[in-house]
Amino acid sequence: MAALAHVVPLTSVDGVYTYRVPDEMAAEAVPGARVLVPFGRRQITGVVAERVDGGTDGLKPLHDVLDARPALPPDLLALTRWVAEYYLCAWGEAVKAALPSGTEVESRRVARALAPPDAWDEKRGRAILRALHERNGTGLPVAALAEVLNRKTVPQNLLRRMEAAGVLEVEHEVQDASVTAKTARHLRLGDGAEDAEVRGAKQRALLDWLAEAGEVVLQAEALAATGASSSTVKSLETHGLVEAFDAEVERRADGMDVEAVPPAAPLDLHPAQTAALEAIVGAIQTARAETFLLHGVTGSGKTEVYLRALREALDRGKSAIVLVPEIALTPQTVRRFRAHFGDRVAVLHSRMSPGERLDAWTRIRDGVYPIVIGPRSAVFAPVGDLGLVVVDEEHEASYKQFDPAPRYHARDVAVMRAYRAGAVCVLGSATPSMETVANANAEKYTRLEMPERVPVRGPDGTTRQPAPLPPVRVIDLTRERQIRRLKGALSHDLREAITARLAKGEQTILLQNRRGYAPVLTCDDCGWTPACRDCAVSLTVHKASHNLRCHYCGRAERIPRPCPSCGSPALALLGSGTQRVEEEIEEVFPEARVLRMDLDTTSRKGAHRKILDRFGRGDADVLLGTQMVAKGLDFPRVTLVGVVEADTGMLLPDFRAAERTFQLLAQVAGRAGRHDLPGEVLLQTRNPEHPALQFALRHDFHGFALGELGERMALGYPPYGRLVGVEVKGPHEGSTFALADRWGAALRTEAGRVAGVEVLGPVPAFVGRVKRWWRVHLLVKAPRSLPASVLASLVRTAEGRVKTPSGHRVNLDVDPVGLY
Ligand SMILES: Nc1ncnc2c1ncn2[C@@H]1O[C@H](COP(=O)(O)OP(=O)(O)OP(=O)(O)O)[C@@H](O)[C@H]1O
Ligand SMILES: [Zn+2]
Repeated sequence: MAALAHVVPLTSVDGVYTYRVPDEMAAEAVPGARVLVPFGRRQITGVVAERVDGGTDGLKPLHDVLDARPALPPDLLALTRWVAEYYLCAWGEAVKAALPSGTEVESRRVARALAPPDAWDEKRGRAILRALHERNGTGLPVAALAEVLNRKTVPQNLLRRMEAAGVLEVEHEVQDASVTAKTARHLRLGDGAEDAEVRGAKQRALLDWLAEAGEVVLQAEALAATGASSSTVKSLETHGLVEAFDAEVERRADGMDVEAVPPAAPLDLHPAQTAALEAIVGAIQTARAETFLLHGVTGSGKTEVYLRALREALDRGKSAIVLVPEIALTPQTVRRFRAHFGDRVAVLHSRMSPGERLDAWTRIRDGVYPIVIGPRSAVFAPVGDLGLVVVDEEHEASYKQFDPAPRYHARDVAVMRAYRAGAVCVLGSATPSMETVANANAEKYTRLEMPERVPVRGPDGTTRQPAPLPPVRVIDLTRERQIRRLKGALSHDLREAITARLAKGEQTILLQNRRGYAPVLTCDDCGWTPACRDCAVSLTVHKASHNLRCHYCGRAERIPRPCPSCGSPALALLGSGTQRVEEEIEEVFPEARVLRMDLDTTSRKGAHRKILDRFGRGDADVLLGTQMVAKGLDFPRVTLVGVVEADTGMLLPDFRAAERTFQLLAQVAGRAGRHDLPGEVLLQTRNPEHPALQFALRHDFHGFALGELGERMALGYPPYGRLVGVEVKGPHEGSTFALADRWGAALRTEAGRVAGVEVLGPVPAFVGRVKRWWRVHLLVKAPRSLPASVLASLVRTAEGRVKTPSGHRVNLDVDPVGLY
């Protein structure tokens, strides 16, 4: 009998593999520790799942233990296993999601010369030896040798012969990403003369972006934001327009954006807050794993309740996790938590470098920060002795991960994590998801309601009364166009309302949930419209960067003129994106100071914060943007909210379209009149009768939910049904559909054995081609009463019967959210 370890490899290969534990590693190779193991011809990172005793016959030894203290505490290791089983992915994929990116150790084969170049009498071998000599000491990764020889593949045979002859050696070398991630390519504007040399739309986009950034930026970030490639950088570099250089990645001491925030004292709670807090505290005190739905209208003071509950948990020596949608990680939110808990709060966000993330993660694990606030992935933060998990804006779709697997829903993982830890979970929202409402209706979750806004000073200045929810007016755009001959995007009434705010020095938030200048460019004569070469969507006109862009893959192209199809000069722009609305506001209100907030103005680190800071200081009159402006903002001087087009998204073929529309409208409406100044909301729409809009207009969540839940029940959709999405992707239309058909057949065979399970599809995805991948969908639908595990094993069985041809991919998505 010897010591053995069951190891979860950190790959998409499912399963647990057993290795021998050498004596010198016995003390450290405990469950949760990262280890280096031989895996096929590679050496990869894994995590020890379990230690057992047994025979060592044919077992390979662990190569190394990478942690003196286990990377994953036992509770998280167990949680990842649940995630893998529920979300139908490999355990290793779930473990990877729980570890900070960059903790993975890769090994690669590196070659070193042992003899001079002329020791080999054939051309290719000599070239290899020469290249190795240039890099002596460090050696050269074998993969890079292909490039040396200008070939597609590495000549493995030649290498073996050279190794056998003793002129070179090839060794496995371990690379720790957490160490190597420290330097990276940076860019800044060069001082070459502009414009003349700039040809492509991508070059221009990159230059514009760098000009706006006005500082040194990570190349990767700049390329991701503009769709430019490293060859774009190279050609700009030759013209002296851009400088590229390697530099150390800025890494703050504690991985966080520390800013001194003056401490705040707790407020006197109003009665509804007190009642909610007492229920939550009661559960924390008795360490009762209870899940609460904190349903409070916008501005009802939910955050104040979270703060007090967190304090209770901390006072009992417990730690806590607060999940917020990425978009809500605004300086405002973070400051409120910092004001109460100072440097006991760790803030995680997606813009952290791998090094920063690793630092923060290590310190959280070491117990430095008892409170962690962050987006989706923070649900896996390695805090010990968990007492409370808060999920703010629990209805947000961004809690669901799309790619890569695990396609988990952070809210549901949060509920599960809290439950397993005996901790309290609070799901807060003004517009809870139908899933959560159904769970509250079924009394699985305890419902806490705060139906009124926080009291403010009344007109006499002394008595306090709840600030009313703002009155909402609907403007029928179809009528406006007919009767008032409306040309632009802003109706007469909306213009008047903005004028009134400008006169009073009050602020306006405008929502237009579509970025770019115009969504459609079309030829008036032949009807031609530009489409992406790689995706089945049309290209959006971007005026700021003078190009057409694909919002799916980022491809940028020059705006054609004349029409490439018929030569007519009559190219028209249809519809408005944020850029076009901005232009209209600037035309109509030349004196107004406008800030635009969308993906294009916030792609830089810190940009989002800067915009909101300026608006908060009163340096702007109008904040215009996509859904980013709809959520979580609390500015006392905002008295007008205008929705330019309430219809975007309303009519999408998705069973959640109405729910999403209602949520967006109710949330954005909730930004107006939150304090002493009364607010007003104007919704412009072409579908004034749509129920989502009608209920939002009356601030009637319960009315909306009642109708919506009725429909879901009738159709067997969530929350009354279970769904598993199967996305089949491939390089050719025919082969992709053929694979989807085989999946359909396998799923139907399995579904035939279980009552109530239905298989829908295959059908082309809503966007049938993205980045050259054809996409076909199937949907497995089952009644809620069927246990999730039964549905999971049904899909797994079908999966085992269909072979995925090379170059194709199949993604399983449990509880899918939205169209993709
Ligand atoms: N008890 C209280 N006394 C005075 N002011 C309060 C109290 N509770 C909250 N506030 C203030 O009222 C405003 C709204 O509260 P908060 O932002 O917590 O609401 P919310 O429910 O989280 O809002 P939303 O869901 O719209 O984002 C904030 O400015 C907050 O500081
Ligand atoms: Zn595209």
